[in-house]
Amino acid sequence: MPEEKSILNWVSPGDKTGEFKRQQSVFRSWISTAPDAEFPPEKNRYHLYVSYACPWAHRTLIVRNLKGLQDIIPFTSVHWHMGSKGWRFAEPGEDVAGANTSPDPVHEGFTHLRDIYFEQNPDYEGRFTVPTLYDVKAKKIVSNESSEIIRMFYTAFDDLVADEYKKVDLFPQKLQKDIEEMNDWVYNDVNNGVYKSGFATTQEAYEKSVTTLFTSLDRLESHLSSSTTPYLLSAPHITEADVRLFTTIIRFDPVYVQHFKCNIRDIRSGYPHLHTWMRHLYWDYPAFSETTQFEHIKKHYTKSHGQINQFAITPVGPVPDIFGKDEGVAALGGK
Ligand SMILES: N[C@@H](CCC(=O)N[C@@H](CS)C(=O)NCC(=O)O)C(=O)O
Repeated sequence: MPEEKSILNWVSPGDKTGEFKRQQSVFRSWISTAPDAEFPPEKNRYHLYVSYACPWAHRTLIVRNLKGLQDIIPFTSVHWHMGSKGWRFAEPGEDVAGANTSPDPVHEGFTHLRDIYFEQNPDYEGRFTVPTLYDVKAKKIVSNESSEIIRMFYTAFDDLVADEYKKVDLFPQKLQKDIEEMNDWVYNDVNNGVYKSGFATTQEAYEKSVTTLFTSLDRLESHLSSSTTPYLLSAPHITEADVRLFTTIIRFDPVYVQHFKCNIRDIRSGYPHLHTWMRHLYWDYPAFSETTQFEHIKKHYTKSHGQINQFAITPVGPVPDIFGKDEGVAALGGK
C-alpha cells in the first residue's frame, strides 16, 4: 500500500498543518419503532461490533448495559491490535482478555472488521471504524456513529426491556440543551482533543490542542466542584454527558498522559473532582467497570501506533490503572 494511502497515517502526509482531522461516519441509519422503519427493534437482530480499547465504542457498551440491552443486542470486541488492514477479530482458540473477544460469530471466515464494510460495498473507501451496529437479518450496517447509536439505545428497544430499564433516561428533556452545549466543547476539546494532541505532527498543532484540552479539563473540574450531585450536570442520575466524558477520562492516566503527551497534569493528582466523579461511576456502576478493559486500552494504543511508539513497548505504569474509590495518590506511599 503506498504510504499516503495507509490507514495508519493519522495525519495525511500532504497536510502541512500537522493536524489530525477526524472523518465523518458514513453509515447513519436509525433503528426505529415507526411503522415503516427499515430497521425495527427486534431481539437478536442487531450485532454490535466494538473494540474495548476505543472510547467511542465504549460509549455504546456502557449504554447497552445501562439500558438493560445485554440479552437483546449481542456484541463482539475485536482484538486490541490494529494493523495495516485495520481491526481484526480474534482467531479461533486465541486467548484475548475480556468477554466476547471471539472470531466474528455472524460471518464465518471474516477475519477483519473491514470485511463487513466490503460486504456492503466492495468499493467502500471510508474508514473501518468501531462501533459498527449491524443488522444480521438484512446484512446491512445500520450505523457506525457512536453518538447516534447510543441515542437509538435510549428508547428504540423500550418495549422489549423491563420497566426498571425503560425508566433510565440518559437524555432527559429538561437537560437536553445543557447536554448538547456541553457535548459540543467536550467533543472537540477533550474526547477528540486527546487524539488531536497525540496525532499532531507539528509542535504548533500539538501545543494548540494540548493547551485547549487542559483549559477544558479545568472547566470540567470547576463544573464538577459546583455540582450538587455526583454527576456532571447536577442531575440526580447519570446522563449522556457523564457517559461521553467517562470514556476519555478513564483512559487518561493509563494512556493519554504518556502516549498522547497530554501531560500538563494527570487526573489522579491534578483533578480531584474529576477523579472522584470517575471512580464513583466506575466502582458503583457495573455498566462502567464491566465494560472497561485496561489491557485492551493500554496495548491497543501503545502497540498499534508505530509512528508514535516505534518499538511498541507498553509502559508498565501508572500503577494502579485506577485507584479504589476511597484511595488517592497517598495509597502509593506518598503523603
Ligand atoms: N465518529 C466515530 C469515530 C469512531 C472511531 O474513530 N473509532 C476508531 C477507534 S477509537 C476506529 O475504529 N478507527 C479505525 C480507523 O479510523 O481506521 C464514532 O464516534 O463512532
